[in-house]
Amino acid sequence: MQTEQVVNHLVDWLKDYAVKAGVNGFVIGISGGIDSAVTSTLCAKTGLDLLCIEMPIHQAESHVTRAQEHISQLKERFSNVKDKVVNLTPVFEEFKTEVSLDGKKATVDMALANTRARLRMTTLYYHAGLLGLLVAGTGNKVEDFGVGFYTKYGDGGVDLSPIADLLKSEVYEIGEYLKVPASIMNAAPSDGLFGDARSDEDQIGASYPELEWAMQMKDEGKTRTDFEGRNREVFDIFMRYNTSNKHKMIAIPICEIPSNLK
Ligand SMILES: NC(=O)c1ccc[n+]([C@@H]2O[C@H](COP(=O)([O-])OP(=O)(O)OC[C@H]3O[C@@H](n4cnc5c(N)ncnc54)[C@H](O)[C@@H]3O)[C@@H](O)[C@H]2O)c1
Ligand SMILES: Nc1ncnc2c1ncn2[C@@H]1O[C@H](COP(=O)(O)O)[C@@H](O)[C@H]1O
Ligand SMILES: O=P(O)(O)OP(=O)(O)O
Repeated sequence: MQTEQVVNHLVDWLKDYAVKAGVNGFVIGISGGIDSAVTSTLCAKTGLDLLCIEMPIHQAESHVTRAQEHISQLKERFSNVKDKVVNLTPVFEEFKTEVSLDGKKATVDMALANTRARLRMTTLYYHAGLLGLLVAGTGNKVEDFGVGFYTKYGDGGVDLSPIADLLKSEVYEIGEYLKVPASIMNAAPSDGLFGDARSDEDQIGASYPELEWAMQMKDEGKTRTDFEGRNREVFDIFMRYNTSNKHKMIAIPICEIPSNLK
């Protein structure tokens, strides 16, 4: 990858879009992970306003520390960066008192995990509306178009998606170039939605390099019978997620009314 040129292209694309949209800049959630670190640095490099928001919900200490470290160094490097902490833990706890928590524990936990992501989306759009900003998305190509590993209308609910055409390994390459803190470069990717230390790999059963490989194999028209052992296992995992989350990758279905009925 021609990293410097790709970075310039991304920054120009962000700036051009925001200027044409007539907004002041961007708002983004900072988690302490690589995707939000890279995306926020790209937004900062546009010179437009950038509001970085930390939104803890029973957050692991290590995530909070990394997010703070990232925001501090970004503010030192770019005068257009501001930050805010919105503690969503009490909001989340209050929400839980108003809805039914009956059901299989794993199902309830998953619905609540996705609720965390949607509370963050609501917070980002509040600030976007208040300050004339666009919500910058942090999904990469493997998450968004490979396994669909994001919350629909949660972290998937954004205005523009600068790194969605980049594989996770390419996001790391850009992170290195943009001088993202080592603590973030070395952290295991995690959605941090369950209040424990589980990583994306723990949840999915395959690592991002493995998923990237499977995505490339699918694009080359390969099928499971082309592989055996761990490769077949990974390919099956990828295809399972890709198929069941297809609804997140395409436009929502609309029921068309036949013209003879109108
Ligand atoms: N970047 C990350 O690492 C990240 C961020 C957030 C969430 N996650 C993970 O992503 C996963 C999200 O869970 P999820 O996908 O079950 O929840 P989701 O809410 O994103 O998607 C499920 C919802 O989609 C709708 N739906 C399901 N099938 C559909 C279909 N065929 N057509 C139209 N709509 C349909 C339903 O409303 C369903 O509740 C979790 O495992 C979570 O941990 C990862
Ligand atoms: N604790 C958080 N504070 C702010 N923004 C967050 C937080 N956790 C997640 N986010 C945002 O959501 C996306 C996706 O998160 P994953 O950690 O990959 O699930 C992340 O890039 C942040 O923008
Ligand atoms: O979206 P982020 O920034 O939380 O990155 P990761 O998913 O790699 O933790």
